[in-house]
Amino acid sequence: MKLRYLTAGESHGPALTAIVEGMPANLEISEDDINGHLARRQQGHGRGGRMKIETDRVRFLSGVRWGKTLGSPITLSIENRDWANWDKKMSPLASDRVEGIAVTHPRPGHADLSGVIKYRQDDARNILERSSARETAARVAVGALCRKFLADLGIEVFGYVVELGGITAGDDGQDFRDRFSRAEESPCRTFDPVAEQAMIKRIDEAKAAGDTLGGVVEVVVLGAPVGLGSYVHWDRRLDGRLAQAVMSIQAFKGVEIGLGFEAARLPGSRVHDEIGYEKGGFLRRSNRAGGLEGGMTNGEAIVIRGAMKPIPTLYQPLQTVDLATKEAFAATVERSDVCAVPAAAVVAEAVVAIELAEAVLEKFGGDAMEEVQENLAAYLRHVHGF
Ligand SMILES: Cc1cc2nc3c(=O)[nH]c(=O)nc-3n(C[C@H](O)[C@H](O)[C@H](O)COP(=O)(O)O)c2cc1C
Ligand SMILES: C=C(O[C@@H]1CC(C(=O)O)=C[C@@H](OP(=O)(O)O)[C@H]1O)C(=O)O
Repeated sequence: MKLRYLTAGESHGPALTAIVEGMPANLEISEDDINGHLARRQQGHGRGGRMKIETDRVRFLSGVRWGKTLGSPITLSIENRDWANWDKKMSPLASDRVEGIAVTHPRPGHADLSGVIKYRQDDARNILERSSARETAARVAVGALCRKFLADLGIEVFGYVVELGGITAGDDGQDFRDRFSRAEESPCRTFDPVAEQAMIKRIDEAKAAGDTLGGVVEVVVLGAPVGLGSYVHWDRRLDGRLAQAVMSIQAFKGVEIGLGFEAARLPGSRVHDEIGYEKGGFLRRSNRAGGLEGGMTNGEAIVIRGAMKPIPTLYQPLQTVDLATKEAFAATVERSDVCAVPAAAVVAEAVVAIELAEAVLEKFGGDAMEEVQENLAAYLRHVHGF
């Protein structure tokens, strides 16, 4: 069974759409299961004016009946409320064309310049509408569906902010669930209240200076069984697939699993996780590998981090060049976030959940949830007796 999905939609078009194919029948799901995560993605200190306009809500257009999936493609739709202000400017009709609104001063750090050259456009709006991270609302909707699928199999996924604008959350020694429940209450989606205050201040300072900030998010998966993914071929390695998923989030420039780059600086004796056997099961004395060895889950918590660069649109714009005249100009200022790292933690959860759901279906796939659950239970009996 292959789980696959597509998203479509421009930032100021009428709606975002996602089609998910390969989700088994009989998964209990409601629009509210998804709306909660859409709301989480809209939050966070440092978000711009757009989030005051939108109240993201999903509609199922196919694949769900009376609270359960049918096994057929699931279509998820999220309306763009802002479209009401853009209907002519984003109209598909040639006769609606509005003159004098082209975006011609490409923003350093965004897709604008490479996009206009590649797609032969003279208006960077034709690039920025789709390159916008508005698209992440659709991925969070798909991710919420996958999270529900995983939760029904005893697998949990959550994320939080570990660094923002150079301020690091202190290692509190708390367990992951504890961190998560604190982060859920935090405007910076971090578990460390001291760091949170400093982060808020730094975002406010950046805003006042017309500048922007990035940061680092961490996603944790609990309950994943040993043996998802495989070492037998490069594109089946789950570490690589998770890294690609996280790196594909707009503005993400680095991914680490477990110790990540730190592992390169330490001797093997301080990197690898010793193996033990207790109460009829294998276990690890530490989890520096972040739950992945040989491209497979090893039964420990999966821990993956992603680094987000600062938002490209600056209210004190950087220098650029006009697309037509080639004269020097300040870059276009689109209404923009100052910092979206807390929102990006929710997006990172979603893309990890999607990848995990895919790996689970590859190993335990069935046409109905009951079949997947039976396959997983049989495998877990094998694991526990090994
Ligand atoms: C949740 C989220 C919100 C974002 N908001 C903005 C924004 O308001 N303004 C902006 O210029 N970039 C924003 N970005 C980043 C750009 O979409 C991204 O930098 C751009 O698409 C170029 O891709 P790249 O940075 O991966 O090269 C946001 C990214 C995320 C994940
Ligand atoms: C709309 C969202 O984020 C947007 C991401 C984004 C970008 O360039 O990535 C630019 C801004 O869009 P707008 O031009 O409408 O203000 C953000 O608000 C969202 O997260 O839902």
